[in-house]
Amino acid sequence: MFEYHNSTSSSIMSIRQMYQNEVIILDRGAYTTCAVNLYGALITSWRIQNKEHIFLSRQSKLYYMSRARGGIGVAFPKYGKWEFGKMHGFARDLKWSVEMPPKRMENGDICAVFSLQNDEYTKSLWAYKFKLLYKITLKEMELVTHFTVINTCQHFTMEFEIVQHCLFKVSDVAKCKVVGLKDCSLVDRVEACQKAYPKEDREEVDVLTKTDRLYKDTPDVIYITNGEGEEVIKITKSNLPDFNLWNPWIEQAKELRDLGDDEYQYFLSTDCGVIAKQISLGPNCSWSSMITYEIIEPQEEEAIVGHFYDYFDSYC
Ligand SMILES: O=P(O)(O)OC[C@H]1O[C@H](O)[C@H](O)[C@@H](O)[C@@H]1O
Repeated sequence: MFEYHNSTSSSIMSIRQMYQNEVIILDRGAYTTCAVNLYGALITSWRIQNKEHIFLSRQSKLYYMSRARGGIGVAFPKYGKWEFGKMHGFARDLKWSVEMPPKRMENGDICAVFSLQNDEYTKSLWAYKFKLLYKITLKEMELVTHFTVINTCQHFTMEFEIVQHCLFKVSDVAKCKVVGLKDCSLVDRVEACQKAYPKEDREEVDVLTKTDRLYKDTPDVIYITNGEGEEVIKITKSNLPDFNLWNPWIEQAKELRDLGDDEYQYFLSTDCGVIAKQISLGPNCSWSSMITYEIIEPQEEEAIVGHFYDYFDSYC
């Protein structure tokens, strides 16, 4: 699992050294950073000026084959229950390679590329030959991710699903609203056992109970408002039509061993991907997608004006 080496001072590599070897840090300066754990290429942290935007449960274990509760992760080649393997596929269980270590671009952004290829283990679950490239770019207020899937089989078409699931850190999930899903058809996995509804009729979708909803053919821009006076998260995606919204709420949180009982309040899980209809990729062909997460801070001027009216009202 890990490479141990002998040294004069210590016969084994310390946990700290091991951890450092598995985590790649993109550091843009000004305390704007992104940490990627090579196990699952899981983004465990995204900080802008030292403010964390990604939820990671305090119960998470970040080692080989141990799935973390939180972060921004990859589900491939299957999302959800899988007859051939574990839920959400194998990509989040395996150690990814560093294709390009973090590099500063001319505009100051930091970019790194990770990859995953078929091996004996993946072939035991899924027969195809593939290469998955995952490019992560850290900007001043944005995190941009690109997937490229290459079918390296000479003769066979492969079918797959791919999803980026992201657990945003929020101060209170009950105050969050998701905007942009109105009129999208959906499957509600909580109510009435996967009941399909014709369409979402709300402009603003809230999360006030256990939520597990798959929205199909969603627009490329979706907003999450993170409570009054707090930042807005803007998600811009391309080639990823489906959007899943999940929060386990009180009862399911108690059942999840890798989540503290009270932690459900502090995240909102948004998954962007191709779920409803599988991607069919011919031999030697490639497919790609992109997601940009942008944090929009509340406008300073609005805050000042808001305070002014509070002050004004109290005197009228
Ligand atoms: O527990 P996990 O395998 O990480 O899955 C966590 C959740 O992922 C998605 O959001 C699914 O829609 C949920 O049904 C599932 O419970």
